[in-house]
Amino acid sequence: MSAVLGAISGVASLTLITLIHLALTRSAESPGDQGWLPLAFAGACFFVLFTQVTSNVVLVRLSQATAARLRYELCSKIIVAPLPTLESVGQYRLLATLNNDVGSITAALASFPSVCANAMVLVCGLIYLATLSLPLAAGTILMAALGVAMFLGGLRIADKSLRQAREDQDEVVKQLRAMVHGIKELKGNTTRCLDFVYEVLLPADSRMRHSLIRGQSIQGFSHSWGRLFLFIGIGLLLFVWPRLATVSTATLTGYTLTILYLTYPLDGILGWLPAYHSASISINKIEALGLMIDQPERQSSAALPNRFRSIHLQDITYQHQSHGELNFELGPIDLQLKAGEVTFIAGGNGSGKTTLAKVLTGLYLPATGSITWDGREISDRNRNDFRQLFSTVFVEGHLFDRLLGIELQQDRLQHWTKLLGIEDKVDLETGRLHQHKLSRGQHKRLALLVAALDDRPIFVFDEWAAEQDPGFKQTFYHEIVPELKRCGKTVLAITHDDRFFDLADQVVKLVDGKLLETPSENTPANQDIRQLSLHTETSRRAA
Ligand SMILES: Nc1ncnc2c1ncn2[C@@H]1O[C@H](COP(=O)(O)OP(=O)(O)OP(=O)(O)O)[C@@H](O)[C@H]1O
Repeated sequence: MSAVLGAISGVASLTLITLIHLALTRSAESPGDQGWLPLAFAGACFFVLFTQVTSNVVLVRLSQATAARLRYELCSKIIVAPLPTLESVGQYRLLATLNNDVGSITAALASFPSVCANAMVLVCGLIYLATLSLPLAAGTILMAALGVAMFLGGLRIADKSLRQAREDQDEVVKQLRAMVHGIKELKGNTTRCLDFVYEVLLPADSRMRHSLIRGQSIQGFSHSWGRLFLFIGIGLLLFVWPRLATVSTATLTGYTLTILYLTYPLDGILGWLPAYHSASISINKIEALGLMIDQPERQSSAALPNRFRSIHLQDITYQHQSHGELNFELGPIDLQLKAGEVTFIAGGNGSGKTTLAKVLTGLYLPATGSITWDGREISDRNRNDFRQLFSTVFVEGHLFDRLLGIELQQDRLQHWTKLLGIEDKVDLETGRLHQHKLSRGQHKRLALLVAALDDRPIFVFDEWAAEQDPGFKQTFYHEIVPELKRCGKTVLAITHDDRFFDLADQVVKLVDGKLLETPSENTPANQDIRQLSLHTETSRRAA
């Protein structure tokens, strides 16, 4: 509709020019007698305005709807894609595509009506030329076609550089994100900051700049070269045609002026082609990303599982790959979680605790082995349902600024904000979380509040207490964990706080991805760990 309206507005513009021409002729022949021309002129003006405005409004709606749909489709794919796939694609690529690629498609669409109007003016102008002289019109079309072909050839040559520039842009976005996230580290160390700017950021930016300069220079050159063909046509018309045939000065002038006039719409169309070209690069990029992350997982049924008896991990292994190479292997792991029990996972840095928690919560798919939930094996069919069993607080967890998917219960909200000492960080009426200027410890307390209000059967805490002050550590281990246990919740906590190990029903230790021991409640190994931690706690207090 927008294209048709744009084309109609092109015809209406030509009508305006014809009316102006008529008015000038008539005023020369019979001054003061314009007849119906003023009325027709006003009507044509209104028609041009109407078609242009309508065409633009239709197109703005279309381009914005297209951008919104692209963003929505990408977001949906991202949400249902497996976590390891998203981790390997990288946040910076996702953001570059969501921001820049969708933007360049919208920009190309936005100037489409003027392209249609220009195309219509061009067609009408060529028809008019044909009425003056058919062979000349054919010659003009030939020259214009040659010009456009030159331009398209140039675009093809520029294509490689422009695609490379788009790839380089991913790296620039990655480094800009690194700069924003690492601003504290850069401010505090001038050498590091200079190194980052001159060795990392500027080289990445300069690679993108050079690819862009190369691509856009070729585009600019081919644009000018393509345009030149029209002037070559005019030159032939002025200097060669009069030698070959007798031609009146009036026809020659009319012809030349029309061709000159047509260079503007032709320019408009040629000028739009680079935008179209970069939109097509963006479409490829979106498709490539879509393909990379297009492994949708089955989504959950609406009902949340509110109970479970046990979860059993049997011979579970998981592998972290990096650039096709094995980075880390977890397992084989055998572990059982029982309803209402508290399990602590201990182990050195990089021993695989978080990886195990992600496998256990269904975020990572095990490479081998099986997870059973009350006797049912977890598969693609029920994995998303299984995930709904967990309230999690991971180390790198994100806090949304409001309570999402949680029905606000004032008494529970007040109870937990008081227990966590964050009454001033939550709007008790709306449940909005005040995230400004939160300390790391407060950030984690808010995350725990969200998990507690989520109220799933199993709570997973990844080194939650690590950033809490000693007093609040005690609150966590002696009040929060026992309260959750009293409410029948299962708690799985990754922790280095061995002095609290005696509070757990089960302590498992990971070393290089392997379970050192998987003791049940009363096994000697578990008692040893408890005695060890009791001893540590007694010595600490005595000291
Ligand atoms: N997304 C990933 N891609 C590749 N390797 C990873 C990824 N995540 C973790 N690893 C690697 O897996 C190993 C285990 O990491 P994990 O985070 O599970 O350890 P952790 O025991 O929780 O450590 P910490 O106590 O330091 O938090 C590490 O060597 C880490 O480099």
